[in-house]
Amino acid sequence: MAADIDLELVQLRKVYPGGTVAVEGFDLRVKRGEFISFVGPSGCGKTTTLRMIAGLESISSGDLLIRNRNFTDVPAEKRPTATIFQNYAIFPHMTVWENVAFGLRVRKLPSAEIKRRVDAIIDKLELGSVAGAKEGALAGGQKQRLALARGLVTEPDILLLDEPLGALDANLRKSIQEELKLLQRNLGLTFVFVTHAQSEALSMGDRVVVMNAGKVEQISAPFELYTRPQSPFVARFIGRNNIIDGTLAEAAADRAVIATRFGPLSGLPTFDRGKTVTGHAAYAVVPSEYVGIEAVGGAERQDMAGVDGTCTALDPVGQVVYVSVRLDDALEVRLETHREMLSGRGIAPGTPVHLSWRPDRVTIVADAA
Ligand SMILES: Nc1ncnc2c1ncn2[C@@H]1O[C@H](COP(=O)(O)OP(=O)(O)OP(=O)(O)O)[C@@H](O)[C@H]1O
Repeated sequence: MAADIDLELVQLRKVYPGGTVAVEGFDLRVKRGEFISFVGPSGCGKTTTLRMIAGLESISSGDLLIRNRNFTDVPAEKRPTATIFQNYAIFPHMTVWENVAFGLRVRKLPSAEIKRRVDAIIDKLELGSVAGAKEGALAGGQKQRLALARGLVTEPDILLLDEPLGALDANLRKSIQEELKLLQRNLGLTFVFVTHAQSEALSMGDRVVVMNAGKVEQISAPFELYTRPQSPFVARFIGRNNIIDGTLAEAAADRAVIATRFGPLSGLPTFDRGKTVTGHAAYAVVPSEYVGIEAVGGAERQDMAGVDGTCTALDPVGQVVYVSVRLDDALEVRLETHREMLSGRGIAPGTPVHLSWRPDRVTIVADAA
């Protein structure tokens, strides 16, 4: 294991006593100072994985290494991790200062050391003005910072955060996201952050782990994840993609072609070409943002790919207009355009339209063989 790897999961697996396989085959290496997000639908195993890292849930098989040491069977209190929960678990009868000091008192640190560390972290998280206040007097953002202070004061190698912003309203959530990311950068501390909100996972994470039904679907940097999904699940779960099904006709390293009922479509393949063979089901993933629209009959550009359909709805939201287009009985797609791109083009519900896109914006994905 390289010296700069803080956390390594090797074939991590969790089977609950009732027989539910919550997590399996989870491999991950997290670099020191990296912000890694886990995202996926409810029940996909994010929280179970986080709890296994924290030591709050036993590991059925596989290995957990932190800074090169195997912690698979080490109890929670002996792990160099701290966990922040969604409900913050703040003690309501204690002051902010006492809440922060609590974890150090439990560890029986000398009182001078406790004072030094608590004062420093309270200062760093700008909680000085409420140090003597109790939970009831704190605003949402202050509670969030208190929860962080309690975790950070123990000087963990890794901070684990389980939906820590879930209880906040949308505006506060946005500003705390920024604050949290900044704090993480300044501290250079490894964060593992669980969320079910894809936008949050993408905006916060240096890399994002997408989970589905206990398994890892993809681990990528946010832009890569957004533009180059590696599976049909990720293409549906992340971003705003249109997915056209077909069968694989051709696959080279940088270009694959699928046969669809709308004709051949090409794009960059992200599937394993060793496993997915010609004739296998495959999908063209076309991001809504990259689709252009015009009334049928205009000059079609040779360098663009495209399909014909019928406009079914225009849904303006400020300057952006979401356009729905029916391609056939089984498929309606959506695209995003700007109000001025549509004006004077005679596009309305019921009009035949031509949709076009650059082939290199398309990704070709396939189900695992
Ligand atoms: N203590 C438990 N005993 C038995 N099964 C459990 C237990 N906790 C979770 N599970 C099951 O394990 C699977 C994964 O659950 P987990 O809570 O890790 O998912 P999650 O992705 O964090 O979901 P959510 O976003 O809803 O918290 C689910 O099928 C869940 O029902």
